[in-house]
Amino acid sequence: GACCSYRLRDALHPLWQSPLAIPGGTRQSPINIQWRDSVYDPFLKPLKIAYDPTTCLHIWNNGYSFLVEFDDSTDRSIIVGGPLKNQYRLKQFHFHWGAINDWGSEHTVDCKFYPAELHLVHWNAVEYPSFEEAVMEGNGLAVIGVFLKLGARHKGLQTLVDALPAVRHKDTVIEFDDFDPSCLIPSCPDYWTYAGSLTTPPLTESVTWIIKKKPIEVDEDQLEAFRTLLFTSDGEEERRMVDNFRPLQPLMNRTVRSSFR
Ligand SMILES: Cc1ccnc(S(N)(=O)=O)n1
Ligand SMILES: [Zn+2]
Repeated sequence: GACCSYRLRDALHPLWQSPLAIPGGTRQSPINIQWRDSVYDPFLKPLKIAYDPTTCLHIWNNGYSFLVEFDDSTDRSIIVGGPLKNQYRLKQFHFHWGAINDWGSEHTVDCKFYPAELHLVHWNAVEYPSFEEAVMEGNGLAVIGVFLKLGARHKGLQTLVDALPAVRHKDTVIEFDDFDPSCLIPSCPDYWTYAGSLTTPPLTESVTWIIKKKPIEVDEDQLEAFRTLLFTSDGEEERRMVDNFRPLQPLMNRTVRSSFR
């Protein structure tokens, strides 16, 4: 494969006790995005993002990552356009990161890892009655991926970082409101898009991935704050929450499209 072994690593990977191969897994994520193999699609529209900060509910540590969840009972925080035929509702966002800055992202670009990757998870509330049902459908979910690179301090991210000590252990939660996650999305409109899957269980092949070409910059202290979280619950032997990314999966019969030349 382009830059690493595939399923064997996945099956043996401590974090994803997934079956050796996902039954009929033909569109698994993450993947390496080989820039020169991506195909410019002039029919791709700009992605429209309209989030209402008052839909923000809480932050919690679910034992895989920390996630910020939103009230998705109405269409107040949505995305539309891009490769999408419908509008999709924001459900939550979370991150994946490494123990050190040399790796941590789930997707790679020309086999380059970033130190972390943000996922904003949305579901197709036009066609499906709930997130749980949308998770099972090929066009059920749309996830925006944003790469994080080491650089200047990110003011919007700092609000999140300041709340992390309160969710250090698995299954801890704190109220978190009035946060607009669009401050975490680069203003550059360029993205890649491909048909893929969730990268943590249930690994269902229901995701239209929209990967932003431009990373956001965060500083060392902010990345280190992610690494102070724990996979373990209070009272258990501490295991630092790091390297919570899935190994790369084979592209198989897929084309990655770009919204830019
Ligand atoms: C909501 C959810 C579940 C599992 N995996 C993901 S991910 N990492 O593909 O965004 N999201
Ligand atoms: Zn994710």
